[in-house]
Amino acid sequence: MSRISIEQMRNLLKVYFIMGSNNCQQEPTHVLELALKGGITLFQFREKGTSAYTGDEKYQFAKKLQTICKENNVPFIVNDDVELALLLDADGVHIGQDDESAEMVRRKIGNKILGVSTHNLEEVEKAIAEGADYVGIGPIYSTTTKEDAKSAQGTTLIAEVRSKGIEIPIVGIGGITSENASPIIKSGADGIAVITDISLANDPRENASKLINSISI
Ligand SMILES: Cc1ncc(COP(=O)(O)OP(=O)(O)O)c(N)n1
Ligand SMILES: Cc1nc(C(=O)O)sc1CCOP(=O)(O)O
Ligand SMILES: [Mg+2]
Repeated sequence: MSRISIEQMRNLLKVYFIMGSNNCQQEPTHVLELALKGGITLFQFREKGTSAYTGDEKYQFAKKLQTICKENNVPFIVNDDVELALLLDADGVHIGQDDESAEMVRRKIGNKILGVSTHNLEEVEKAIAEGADYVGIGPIYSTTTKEDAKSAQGTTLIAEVRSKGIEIPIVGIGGITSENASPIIKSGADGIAVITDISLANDPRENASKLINSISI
């Protein structure tokens, strides 16, 4: 298996759903199934926070969600936990600036997808040099979902990266809904990453589908 191409990566990032057990009120497997029916293009398993599963329970939970993604041909990315990603033979890993270095993770995961969270141009350039397949830029809008999130930065960094001619696939994240998604794509991102707009929706399928429509500009 070779590294994912830039074009394939751009397509996967369109509507990137991120979820762990703490993000749902309904049964997480049901939420994921509905989100997939609504058309999400990529899924990230992000199991953290109070009462998050650990150890074998985390593995079994991840495995269930991975199986559902496989049945729907949507790649399964693991947040932070490189060892879990390797154990599951997941499709990729997402790491942030406080996690293991991108360079080290790239060495460990070979050609699997590698996503890196970035907050300024230097971090974007470093992530590219160390082998990122895409970067996450956020929070675009304010969010309460991530406890240690920085303040909202809007779309300025996305536009700055594109104005330098940098072609790395970009996904915007933080406080995104179908009502506020379109400026993110207009500024040069390839997609949007969301947690609560799908995970806590009355109808996750409908919200996923609205998100898809909102970026078809
Ligand atoms: C697509 C995407 N972008 C950003 C993040 C945040 O990663 P990080 O800063 O490492 O924070 P945690 O998610 O680990 O709390 C992400 N997970 N996905
Ligand atoms: C996981 C995460 N990372 C962020 C970043 O800025 O890097 S913001 C965020 C939370 C996104 O959740 P919601 O869609 O519910 O706002
Ligand atoms: Mg992280």
